[in-house]
Amino acid sequence: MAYLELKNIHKSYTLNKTEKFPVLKGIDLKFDKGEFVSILGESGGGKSTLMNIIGGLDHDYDGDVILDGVSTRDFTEKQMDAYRRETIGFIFQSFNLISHLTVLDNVLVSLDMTTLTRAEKEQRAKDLLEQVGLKEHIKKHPNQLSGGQKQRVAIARALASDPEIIIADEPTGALDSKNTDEILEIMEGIARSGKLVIAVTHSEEVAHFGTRIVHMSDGVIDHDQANREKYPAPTEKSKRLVSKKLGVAAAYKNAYKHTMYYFWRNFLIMLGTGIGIFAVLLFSGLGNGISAFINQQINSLVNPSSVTVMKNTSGKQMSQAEFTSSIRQSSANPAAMLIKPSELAKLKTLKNVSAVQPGYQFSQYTLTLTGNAQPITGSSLQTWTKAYANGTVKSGTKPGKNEIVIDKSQAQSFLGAKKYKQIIGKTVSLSFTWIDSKQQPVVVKHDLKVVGIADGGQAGAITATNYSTMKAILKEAGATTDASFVSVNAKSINVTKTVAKEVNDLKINGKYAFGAITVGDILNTVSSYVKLATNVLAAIAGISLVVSALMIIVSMYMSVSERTKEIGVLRALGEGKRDISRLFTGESVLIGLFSAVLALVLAFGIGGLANKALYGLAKANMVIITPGNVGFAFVIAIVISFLAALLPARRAAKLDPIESLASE
Ligand SMILES: Nc1ncnc2c1ncn2[C@@H]1O[C@H](COP(=O)(O)OP(=O)(O)OP(=O)(O)O)[C@@H](O)[C@H]1O
Repeated sequence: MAYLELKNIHKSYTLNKTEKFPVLKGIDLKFDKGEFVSILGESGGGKSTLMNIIGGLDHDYDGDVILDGVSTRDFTEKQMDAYRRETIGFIFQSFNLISHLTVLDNVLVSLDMTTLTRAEKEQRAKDLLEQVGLKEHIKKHPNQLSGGQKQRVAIARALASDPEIIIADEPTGALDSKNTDEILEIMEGIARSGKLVIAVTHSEEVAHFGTRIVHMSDGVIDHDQANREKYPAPTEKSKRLVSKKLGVAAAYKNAYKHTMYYFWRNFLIMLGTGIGIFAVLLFSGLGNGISAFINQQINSLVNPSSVTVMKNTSGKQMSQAEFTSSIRQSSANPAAMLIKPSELAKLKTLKNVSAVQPGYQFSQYTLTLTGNAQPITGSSLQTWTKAYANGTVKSGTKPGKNEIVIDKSQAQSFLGAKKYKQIIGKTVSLSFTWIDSKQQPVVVKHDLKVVGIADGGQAGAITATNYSTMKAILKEAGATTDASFVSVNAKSINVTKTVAKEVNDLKINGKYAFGAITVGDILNTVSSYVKLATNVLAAIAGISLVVSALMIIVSMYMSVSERTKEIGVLRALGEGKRDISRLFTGESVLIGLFSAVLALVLAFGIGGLANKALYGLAKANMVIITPGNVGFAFVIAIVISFLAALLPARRAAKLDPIESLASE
């Protein structure tokens, strides 16, 4: 039984979709191990077509190729990959080395598809390169070699996976006579070692070097003659290498090598993508920074364990948002917001409450400094409660009987930016309009001594008297003395939320009587606005990521075109479609990862500089990049780069190996 048998092979190319152009018209050939067969024939006679069929690159033919008694006719695509990987070694006229890989790595590409260990692969590659006389050149790239040297690398690569058949398509076509002789001798050595060598040639001289000459004409074999005895096939089965599919790690490693070889070209894409991710990171970091700053500001003004209680004017259970909006609308009807002493008493019965302090709040008032013609108006006059954090009063003391604390901004309006502290000890006249028990308007007016200056900053001016003073003033003016809000203190910060819930759930005469506002609620509202604003900015910055994705798509498509030949070579060596696809997705994901690193370096660098520059203004870091942001940068980079590579990678995987090899 012959080792390799071609049975009645017919092959036609289809032109213009309908017209058939027959090239092989019934080829029957038998080959044995130890033969060095030269195939001769006129140009265009179908020699390369036949070699592609034997080599497993072309499966679209009639007839059968039988290997060691096994028909390959019904092999699946994966079986054909394995056939090329295990059985066939290719040598091409134009060498087809992979230019971005070193000589050693070119040979290792084939060995990556074997079960050898890393060290064994390297050793085998070095041994093969030594056999073909290239020991000194293993670190060079193909463009640093002569033609003869290139063909030796190609031979070492073809032998690497220890295939039984070596197919050479005009292996000496591009070489001078000296190199031709040397390469032919190497090939003869391969046949002598018991392998089957089939070489296409135009040269009679080359043809006579082999053990047998087959001549093709007009799609059939018209001559088949032995030159000399074939070499004996090895009697005992030599230990063969075990081949396997290219692993994911090996595919990504190859992608890494290509990325690094063309690093500076890829760097531009990395920079573009990196800047996009950086912009998103910066805005997110800014959002974090501003939220943290506002948190800190509000917490320094408001006691976190205090709950502000106001009247629930609807009597129904309300969500926090509904309640907040009902308060906003309450200025139209202040009487509805008043809390009677009997209602106040109910709040005192709640379980986790340590203190209940009624308070007043007026939305319009005027302050006049004695001897100063210009009065000022304010929008929030309150009574002092435990809700104010310690340290709210920046200069002076908290308000006592007939005393008032005013805001720094107001003091500055009266006395100017420099001398504003001199307001302490001076008397101001406070006046506003309130209602009496019959809901008729009443003008309330009283002189008070300024004892402290508070600083509400961005959160709004703080102006406050104490509760009993305000109650007395109201009484004196004939206005109602019912509280307009109540400050309830939780027994500890941990139960603040529970207290708020108890307040919200409290029913008087079957109606929900109160609504609670905690610092947490205020912070949530403010933070949600800040988050919204920064997320919108981050999303706008995110648009640039779409541009980055397009950039990656374009560059990957270009890369596929540039590497078409390499794709053909890899397929000939036995790589499958998926391995080819990974070459491109792997490279793109690497670009993405580098971009994320670049973005983080930029974000921490520029964010750090911005923090330094702005620290003087706010005494807080304005850009805070969290571990979550860092994770986000990597995830988004990987997702974008992977998705962007899908189409180009698909196209690369679908390329026809024969056409790819034929590409220039
Ligand atoms: N993909 C293709 N589509 C259509 N025709 C093709 C295709 N590939 C090859 N042919 C034609 O098939 C014929 C045989 O081509 P092939 O390359 O096998 O010849 P060859 O004997 O190797 O030629 P040469 O010695 O010049 O390399 C040629 O006429 C060629 O034009």
